[in-house]
Amino acid sequence: MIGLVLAGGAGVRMGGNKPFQPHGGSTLIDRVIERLSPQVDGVWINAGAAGHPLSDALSELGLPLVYDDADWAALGPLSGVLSGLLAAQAANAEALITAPCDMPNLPPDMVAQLVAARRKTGAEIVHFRGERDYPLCALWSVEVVPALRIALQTAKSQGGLSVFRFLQTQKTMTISVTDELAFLNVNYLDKS
Ligand SMILES: Nc1nc2c(ncn2[C@@H]2O[C@H](COP(=O)(O)OP(=O)(O)OP(=O)(O)O)[C@@H](O)[C@H]2O)c(=O)[nH]1
Repeated sequence: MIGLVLAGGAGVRMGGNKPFQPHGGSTLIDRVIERLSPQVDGVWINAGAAGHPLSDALSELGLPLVYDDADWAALGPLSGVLSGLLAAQAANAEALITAPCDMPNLPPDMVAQLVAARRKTGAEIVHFRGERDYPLCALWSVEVVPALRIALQTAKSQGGLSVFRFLQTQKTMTISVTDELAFLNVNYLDKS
């Protein structure tokens, strides 16, 4: 199974440099990669569309980069999910794990839980839910590619596609979160 770290957003609330914000003696994205790596066969990074301001810095991580096609770029996190799914499909994978670049404390058994839930229920999308929803800590079957393509195409005129809106149209299942802190995300600069 491949894990895709979603790092293709603008990161406006963090001044555009979200993945490389210092965190726990490291950076946010390094922490996410550290958490995800032992759980998957390989980690890929979604760097948004070619020419994203951070693409050079992201390429220095030494992991395969997945770029968004101009046709579905900058429509929100699902732009990156579609790019990852197409790359996974090209690699003959049946599914893809995603994690956002701003969740440095992901659970060590996140992927195991997602895979077990998919095996048990056959859901095309599995994600976590606790006090909040964590739709990007998820497993996506490549079967959702056609629907996601159409949804992104349709959302172009609206400037973006809401993850929640898309999930409402799909066969999803949620896993209950017991440790909410593991899904803490960092969106603002630490000014302390
Ligand atoms: N490829 C791609 N990824 C995105 C896009 N928007 C957000 N993401 C990624 O999706 C995840 C959640 O993003 P958000 O926190 O909603 O947005 P952000 O760009 O990181 O931050 P803000 O600009 O401050 O909202 C992050 O890992 C982002 O890198 C997009 O338009 N394209």
